[in-house]
Amino acid sequence: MFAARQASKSVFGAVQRRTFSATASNATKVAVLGAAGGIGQPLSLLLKLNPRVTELALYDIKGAPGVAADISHINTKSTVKGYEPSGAGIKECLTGAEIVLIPAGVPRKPGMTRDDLFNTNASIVRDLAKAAADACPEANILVIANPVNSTVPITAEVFKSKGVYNPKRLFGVTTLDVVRASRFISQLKSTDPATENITVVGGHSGATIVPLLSQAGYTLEGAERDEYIKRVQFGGDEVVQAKGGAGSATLSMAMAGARFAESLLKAAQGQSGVVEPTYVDSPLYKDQGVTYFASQVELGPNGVEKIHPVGEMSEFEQGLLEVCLKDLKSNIEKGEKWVKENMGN
Ligand SMILES: NC(=O)C1=CN([C@@H]2O[C@H](COP(=O)(O)OP(=O)(O)OC[C@H]3O[C@@H](n4cnc5c(N)ncnc54)[C@H](O)[C@@H]3O)[C@@H](O)[C@H]2O)C=CC1
Ligand SMILES: O=C([O-])CC(=O)C(=O)O
Repeated sequence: MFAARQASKSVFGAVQRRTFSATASNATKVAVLGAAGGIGQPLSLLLKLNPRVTELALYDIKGAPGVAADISHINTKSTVKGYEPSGAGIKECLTGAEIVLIPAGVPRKPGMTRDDLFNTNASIVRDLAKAAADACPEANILVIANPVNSTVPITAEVFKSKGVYNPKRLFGVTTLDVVRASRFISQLKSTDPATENITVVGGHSGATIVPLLSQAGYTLEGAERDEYIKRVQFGGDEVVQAKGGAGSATLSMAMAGARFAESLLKAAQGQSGVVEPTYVDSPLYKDQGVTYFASQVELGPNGVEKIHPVGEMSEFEQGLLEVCLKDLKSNIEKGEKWVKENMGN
């Protein structure tokens, strides 16, 4: 009863607009890599509260068994196990996983761009992608580690090198941009944030984040418009500065990651019409050399079901998109070039 009620209500409120009749009876293993970190811990907590998850596998280079022991006392049915590099390690953590979330990697400090994380996080994501390609090649891979614009192409190249790449199963998590865009417009318009769902397209850094307010029927002008766009594009910086060197968004990101995982699970368990914005291998701007792009994506049992076109845009939004595509292309090429030269063994 508890599970059925939770499943139809959704932890994330109005985001889930359709009713859902399936129960959480399917066995579903979800793995979190980087589970002891700022995002990893609250994300694991939210997944433990999700009745669709039956097995939670938590991996980190340090601290995951402690996080797992703590979370495992929560009185929901799923089992929880923590893994470290020694012992059973990452292979056992990943084997049988249907969803793998990757928040492993260093966060920004004030003054840094997401691209400044590239040198450290590229190799972390590459190595975790290799482990996933070996242990659970058919899992849905959800990349959170920044710079997402580049770490997703890196993951794709690793899967391709092992002959197991399925573009329908690889997602850059850009949900936080939509969460922010929706919250910030609700503050300006005094609306209920739970009823806002602003489409955000492009990628996940600065000018590559393109909110399409016009599609929600909103028109902002002048300074108000510029401030709104800047706040959505640089919402991450707002948190980085407020945390003063102690990291970047963790709690709101955990919510966004859990929302995306929940949407994938709902779609996998048979619900139709589940649409989330996400950064995927996309045909939309391939003719301009932009091979990955975030737009509204319908999810299904096989992962990506349908990539929706970007749709109508104002002239101003069209201008934002042009800047986005230029940056995105170079972020993608950087990731692909690096991983081809640094594939390792
Ligand atoms: N996609 C998005 O919207 C967002 C992405 N991020 C990104 O998420 C990443 C993580 O952020 P936080 O959790 O705040 O950082 P954190 O430093 O608090 O946690 C990262 C965790 O990853 C672990 N780790 C490092 N290397 C590992 C490896 N090889 N295998 C397994 N675990 C490993 C660390 O031990 C640590 O526990 C950062 O790159 C950050 O920029 C942050 C917010 C939003
Ligand atoms: O800003 C950062 O570095 C973390 C992030 O991606 C976000 O909060 O959107």
